[in-house]
Amino acid sequence: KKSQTEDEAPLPKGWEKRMSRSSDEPYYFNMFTGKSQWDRPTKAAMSADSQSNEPKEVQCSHILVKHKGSRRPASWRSDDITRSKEEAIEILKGYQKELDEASDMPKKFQDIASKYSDCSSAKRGGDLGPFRRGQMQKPFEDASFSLPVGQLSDIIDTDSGVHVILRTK
Ligand SMILES: Cn1nc(-c2ccccc2)cc1C(=O)N[C@H](Cc1nc2ccccc2[nH]1)C(=O)O
Repeated sequence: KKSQTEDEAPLPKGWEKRMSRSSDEPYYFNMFTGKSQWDRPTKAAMSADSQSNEPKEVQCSHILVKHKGSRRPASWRSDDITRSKEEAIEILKGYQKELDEASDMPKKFQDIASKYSDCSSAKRGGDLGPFRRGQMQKPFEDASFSLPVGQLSDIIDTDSGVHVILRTK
């Protein structure tokens, strides 16, 4: 039986070949994501420029406008939120306009979040603190991890309502 290691082509960058103890079969460990797979990888675990890979954690603030279809249609502002999703989106669009016109956008964001966000993070100007993947609802997480620092998201839709996100770290 040919010894695998000598004659095989080298693995793509960021992968390690390991032996499964249970099935005595080789598997491949992605040293960047920590995930394993049976199939031999064909592309590098890191993207071309290792710096462009996303950070382990980000910090964001957000403005949440809940609506009657929200998972919990209540907040510190109102014990019964009855607005429609369309109305909620129109309200957020109004905030987006104010933010686009603001000379100090982060300050304006904090003002609006603290007065109007339906998330309890309103008391911290919308700041959610640092978080990693796997902690927030997926649409929110994906938007947060794709935002450059200092940038505002589009309107993001989650089970909680509709949000605008500001990446701060
Ligand atoms: C995720 N999270 N962090 C806080 C928070 C953070 C800092 C200080 C106080 C509250 C509140 C929440 C939270 O889930 N709030 C929910 C609303 C909500 N739903 C979210 C979904 C994704 C991200 C943030 C979200 N906030 C609520 O108040 O009904």
